[in-house]
Amino acid sequence: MAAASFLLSPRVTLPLRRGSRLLVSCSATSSSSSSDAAGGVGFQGRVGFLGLGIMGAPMASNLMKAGCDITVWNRTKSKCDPLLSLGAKMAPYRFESSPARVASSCDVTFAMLADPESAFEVACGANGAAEGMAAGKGYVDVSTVDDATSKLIGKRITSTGASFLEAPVSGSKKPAEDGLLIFLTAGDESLYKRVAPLLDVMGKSRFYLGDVGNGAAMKLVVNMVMGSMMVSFAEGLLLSEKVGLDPNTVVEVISQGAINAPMFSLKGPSMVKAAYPTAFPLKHQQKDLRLALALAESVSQPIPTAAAANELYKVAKSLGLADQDFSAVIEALKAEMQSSQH
Ligand SMILES: NC(=O)C1=CN([C@@H]2O[C@H](COP(=O)(O)OP(=O)(O)OC[C@H]3O[C@@H](n4cnc5c(N)ncnc54)[C@H](OP(=O)(O)O)[C@@H]3O)[C@@H](O)[C@H]2O)C=CC1
Ligand SMILES: O=CCCC(=O)O
Repeated sequence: MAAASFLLSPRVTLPLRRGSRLLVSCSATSSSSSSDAAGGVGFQGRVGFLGLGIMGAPMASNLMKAGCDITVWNRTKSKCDPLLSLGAKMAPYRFESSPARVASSCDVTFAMLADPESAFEVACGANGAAEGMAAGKGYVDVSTVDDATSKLIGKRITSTGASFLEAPVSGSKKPAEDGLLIFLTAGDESLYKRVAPLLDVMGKSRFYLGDVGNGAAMKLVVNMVMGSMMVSFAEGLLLSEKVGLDPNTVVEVISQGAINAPMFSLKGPSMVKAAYPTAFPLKHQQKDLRLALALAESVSQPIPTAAAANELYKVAKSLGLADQDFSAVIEALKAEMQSSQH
């Protein structure tokens, strides 16, 4: 893993305000931005979108609203309906749709799938996107997967002559709806530049991190920190209650100090009420911790806090909380508290 290269040469755009971006740091790559390109959002061609879950649906919808020509596919067909009513297409009209058919009818295809298994299946399986790829086309995988899976997908896609970019995102349901995601890209740099106008519709900033695998690794590091932070926060809320403090006041105190994080202010009040409306499913947070642990193992790096947090998310899954928001991990702590009292 070429850690030094991505530490030294991030290519980052930060928002001045929506639709206006400042290039703060350039690598040796071109500094052209979306506004240089002609037409609409600055991308000409047909865009495919595979995977219309919590994240994929608003991302594709923002591309539609920006005037892009979008063709969608989702395993559960009914999830295409809201996009179709906005004017998206299913490809091709006479046949059963598939990732391969979307890819063959589009210039660039995005994929936002649940996990490494589904990302691989949709890209490389039977009727997968790779079957519809060819020279001149691009595949952008925005799912959160491990670096090995991303490299396998990249290898299969590029074997067709097409280009590959991994581009997992930081930011959850609301940033996806608001077009404020952070893209962690790596892979083919020309494809990165080509799709930059599309990334700018869906996001507020983008990092180009070099070789395939670096984007996946960056995403796993960030989500490893986030998963542990959430467990620590949950412990604090429960401990405060146990010693007679108001956990709402804990949320307020934290929000004013150095450990303030939007996540705490956003999720804290509902956690106190034991409500976990799903933005980031708990099963995906546990998947990311599992993948981060494997990443750490591959370089013999101890991550004991993340390992302990992972155990708690596993308990939460076994309690039936997999599809709740990941903040529901607090329920696993409550369950452990109860069982230790008996
Ligand atoms: N939610 C969040 O806050 C964030 C999520 N992520 C990451 O983005 C990715 C998507 O997350 P999110 O949208 O929340 O997840 P969802 O669970 O809402 O959506 C998952 C998508 O993957 C599809 N899928 C799952 N298994 C298969 C399969 N075997 N074959 C084909 N398609 C499959 C689902 O199809 P179907 O509808 O048929 O089930 C659905 O379109 C994950 O990797 C997640 O870790 C990244 C940043 C934030
Ligand atoms: O992968 C999910 C990330 C959620 C977030 O960044 O808020």
